[in-house]
Amino acid sequence: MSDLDSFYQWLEERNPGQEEFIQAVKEVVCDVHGLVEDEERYQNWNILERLTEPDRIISFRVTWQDDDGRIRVNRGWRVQYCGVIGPYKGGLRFHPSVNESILKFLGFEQTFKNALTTLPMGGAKGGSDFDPRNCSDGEIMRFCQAFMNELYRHIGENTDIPAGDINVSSREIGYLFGQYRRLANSFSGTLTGKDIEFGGSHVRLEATGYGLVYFISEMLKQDDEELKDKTIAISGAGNVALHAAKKAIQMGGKVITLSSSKGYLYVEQGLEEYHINELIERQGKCYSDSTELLKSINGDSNAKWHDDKTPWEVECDIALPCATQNELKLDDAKKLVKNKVKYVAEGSNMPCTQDAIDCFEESSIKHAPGKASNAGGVALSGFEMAQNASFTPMGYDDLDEKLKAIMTNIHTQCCEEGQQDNGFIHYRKGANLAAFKRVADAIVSQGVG
Ligand SMILES: NC(=O)C1=CN([C@@H]2O[C@H](COP(=O)(O)OP(=O)(O)OC[C@H]3O[C@@H](n4cnc5c(N)ncnc54)[C@H](O)[C@@H]3O)[C@@H](O)[C@H]2O)C=CC1
Ligand SMILES: O=C(O)CCC(=O)C(=O)O
Repeated sequence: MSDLDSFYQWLEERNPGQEEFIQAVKEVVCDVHGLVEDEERYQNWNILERLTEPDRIISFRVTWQDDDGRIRVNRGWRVQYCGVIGPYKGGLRFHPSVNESILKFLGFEQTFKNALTTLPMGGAKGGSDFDPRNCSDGEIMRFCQAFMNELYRHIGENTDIPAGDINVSSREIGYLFGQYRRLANSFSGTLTGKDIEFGGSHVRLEATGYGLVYFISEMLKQDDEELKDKTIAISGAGNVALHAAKKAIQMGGKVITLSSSKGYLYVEQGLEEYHINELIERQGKCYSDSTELLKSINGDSNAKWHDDKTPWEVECDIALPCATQNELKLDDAKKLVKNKVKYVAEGSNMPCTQDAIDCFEESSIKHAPGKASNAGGVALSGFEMAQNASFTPMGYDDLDEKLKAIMTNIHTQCCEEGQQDNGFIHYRKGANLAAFKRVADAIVSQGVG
C-alpha cells in the first residue's frame, strides 16, 4: 500500500460517513502529496494530518418561535477550520442539507481559497439545517437572532468574520449583524456582506459572479481568445449565477442557460441583461428553489423550460456551474465533452464530482477549481474588512479594479504552479500547490500547536 493509500485510509477511518469532506481533501492531496514527499519539513511537521483536522467545530442548538407560536429547534455550526494566515473567514449557509461534513469541506476549501487571494484571512464556514423556504420575514429575523445568540461569543473582527452563502444574503446578514451589535455592545466589522448604509462594501454583492467572469477571461486570454460571442451555460439562479451572467453578457458573451434544482431555462439566442437585472431584483425573496422565478421569464425571448434536467446537455463553449456541490456529474461531463465544451470554471464550491473532473482532464478541457475561480467574493469581503478597520470607504470603480487585479493574480498563480511540460495549464493542480505552500509554510513557521 502506498503512503497515499494509507493516508486516504486514515482519513476515511477518522471521518466516517463524511463523504463531501473526504472528497474535498482528496481533491487537494492528489496534487500536493508529491510536494510533501519531496519537502522533508512538510513531513516532519505532519502538515497533511494537521490540515485535515479543523482547528475547532462549534455546534449548538438554535431555538426560535414560528408565526404560529410553535417552538422550533435547529442545529447551528461554525467550523473554524484554519487560522494560520489570518482571522477565520467564510460564509454561513442555511439549508436543510447542511451537516458537519458539508461545513468541513467548505471550511477546508475556504482555507485554500483565502490563501490564494493573498489577503490575511484564515478559513471557516458555518450555518444551519434551517430551511427558510416558506418562512415569513419575521420568522427569518427570529431565526437569525436565535442563531446569533450563541454564535456571537465565538466571533469578532479579529477572531472570526462570517458572511453569506446559500440562502444567506444581505437581509439575513442585516438581522445577524443587528443581533451581534446588541449582544456585543459594539459596532464593528464582524460580519461582511452588510448593506452599504452600515459598513458594507460596494461590489461585494456582485464580486463572486463578476470575479468568476474576470477569471474565465484570463483563461481565454491565455489562449489568445476572448469572451465575446462565446456561448456560456450557467447553472443556478442565485447571487453567483446571476452576477456571472450579467458580467458575461456585458462582456459580449451569450448566456444560454440558468437553472434551479427542478430543471433549466434555455434561451437559444442568449439572455438579455434586462432579464438578469429583473431576476437579481426579485431573487432576494426566493429561497433555494428559483424554478418559478425562472419560468416567469418564459414566453419573453422564446425561452424554453426543461423539467428535471441539468443545463449540461446543451452545446456551449464555456460551462459555469454556480449552484451547489456535486451538481455536475460524470454523465454531465461526458455530454459537455461530446458537445465540445472548451472551458469549465467553478462558481459554486466543489460542483464537479471527482469522476467528472477526471473526464475533463482526459479530454484536455481546461477546468478551474472554485477555490481559484470563485475567490472574488471572499476577496471583496477582505476589502470590506479593511474599509471597516480603517473607517475609510472605497468607491465602486476602485473596488472593481481591485477585484480584477486579485482574479488576475490568482490566474497567474495557477499558471506558474500548474504549467505542465507540454505547456497545458492544469488549473486545479496550480491552485492547490500555490495555496497549499502558503498555508503549510505558515503552519511550519508558527510551530506546533
Ligand atoms: N455568495 C458568495 O459570495 C459565494 C458563494 N459561493 C458558492 O456559490 C454557490 C451558490 O451560492 P449563492 O449564489 O451565494 O447562493 P444563493 O442562495 O444566492 O443561490 C443558490 C442557487 O442555487 C440554486 N440551486 C440550489 N440547489 C440546486 C441544484 N441542486 N441544482 C440547481 N440549482 C440549485 C438555487 O435555486 C439558487 O438559485 C454555493 O456553492 C456557494 O457556496 C462561492 C463563493 C462565494
Ligand atoms: O465572503 C466571505 O467571507 C465568504 C464567501 C464564501 O462563503 C465563499 O467563498 O465560499
